[in-house]
Amino acid sequence: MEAMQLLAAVLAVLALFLAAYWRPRSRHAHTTRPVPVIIEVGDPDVARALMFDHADFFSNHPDAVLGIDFDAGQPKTESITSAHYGTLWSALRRNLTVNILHPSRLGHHVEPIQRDAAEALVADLSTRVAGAGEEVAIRERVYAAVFATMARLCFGDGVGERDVAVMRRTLHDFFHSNVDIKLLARSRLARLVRWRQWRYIIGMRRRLDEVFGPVVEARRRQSRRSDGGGGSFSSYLDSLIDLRVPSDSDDSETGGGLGLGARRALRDDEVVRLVWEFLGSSTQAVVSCVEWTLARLVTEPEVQKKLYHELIAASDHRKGQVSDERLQELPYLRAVILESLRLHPPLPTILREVGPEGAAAAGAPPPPPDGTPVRFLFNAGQIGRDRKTWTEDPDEFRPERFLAGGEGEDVSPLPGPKKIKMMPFGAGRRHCPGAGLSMIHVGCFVAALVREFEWAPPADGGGGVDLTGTNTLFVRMMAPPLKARITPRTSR
Ligand code: HEM
Repeated sequence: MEAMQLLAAVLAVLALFLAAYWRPRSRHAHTTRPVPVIIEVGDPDVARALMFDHADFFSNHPDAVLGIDFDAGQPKTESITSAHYGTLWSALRRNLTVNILHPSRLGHHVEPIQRDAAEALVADLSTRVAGAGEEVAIRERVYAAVFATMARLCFGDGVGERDVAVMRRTLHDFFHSNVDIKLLARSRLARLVRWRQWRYIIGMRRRLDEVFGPVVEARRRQSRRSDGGGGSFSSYLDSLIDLRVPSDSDDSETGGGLGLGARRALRDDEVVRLVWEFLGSSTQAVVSCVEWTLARLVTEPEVQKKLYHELIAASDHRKGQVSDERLQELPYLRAVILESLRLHPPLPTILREVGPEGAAAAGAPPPPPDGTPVRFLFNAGQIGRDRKTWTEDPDEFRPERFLAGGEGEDVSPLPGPKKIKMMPFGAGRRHCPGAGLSMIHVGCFVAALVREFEWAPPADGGGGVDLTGTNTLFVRMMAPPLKARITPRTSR
């Protein structure tokens, strides 16, 4: 009898496993592809040649950006990141860069929003530090401040604080979910063994639709306000609703062509995807960069002092604002951010998927003829520390290298076609369109935090900070989040 019960229990467990396995498998059968061949590139000269000289082949991210088909069983949606180089990608990217990220728009609209967020962050920290040397964890607070800024750009004033908080938490849970996505992408067996993780990640698409869908629907229904909350400011969501993209988006062969054929509006599910791509890509990496930068300032008090003096000397009636032109007037702040990005690129690996022709152009052996994808993995972390390029202690945090006369004097956040010395924002046609905004964002928050507080190592860190990193879904973060002791600066 006991044997029968045991057998029944085993069969029940097996049935549960199979149910979990077969359901996703039948909906996602098309997700199983040959395991890609990965070719790593850590040499900046090779990276330059591939990204620029062979740009026609090196212009696509992998088909499934996460390594799995996130849309499985639902209508296919593209984001800027996932779309193939072609007319749809071009229309989506142009909309973002022209309507939201163009320097003229950033100057007028983003500065006041950023200043409000930075002031709120400083006020929040000030209320928490009663005296000198209080220990604070900074990541979540910076995340809330950056998210608030990007949510305003995304929705105008049309979404309340509570909804913004739900969006922030949902995206946070997604990006920091403890899911081994690479393992799940590898095989069905992995998805069977980790079936809970698999269901979580597939369920996430539904959750994102639930959180962002109603906002998009509501805005579509609403007769759009001409004023999104800041003069002539039009939000990213408004721009997506107005956008018309090529009807036939299967245009990967036509490169960045003109796409002069029939046009259509984006569906709601497409807008939802683009909205959460915007909020995700524009916040996680910025938070990572602010945190790494502060960590380095904690461990390098001389650098912090020098930065503080530059900020104080430049303080005037615009003291809360860091614009593009202002960053040029604050060369040390710019150098500190570049040095942080060189050593700790938030996206340390950048992928390109190429066909057999691309592999041949790169001098790689031909892939097997069964459709095995070939991926080039550009190691931005290694490129930023390349010893041929960075001859002066490449592993040391030394912002001076970016000042006049230094070996990084001519380096800008985005490399041009002649030379790559670092590529924290990628390179070539798919480089990050948010590089300019990111420099301003990081500059604004770091400047406010250093101007208002002195930063010192935590009491239990033995005078140091653990600089180990860890990979989240997309971004590399400090593994133990930064904790530091802060003291309000009273001597100004
Ligand atoms: C410190 C902050 C940031 C870092 C380090 C960063 C880094 C990157 C990198 C490495 C890529 C891939 C580039 C390539 O494949 O060559 C990328 C792509 C992208 N980033 Fe950023 N990013 C940051 C902030 C932002 C911001 C503020 C936005 C604003 C919306 C943004 C939007 C995007 C988009 C849409 C893409 C896809 C571009 C395409 O495929 O054409 N990022 N980013």
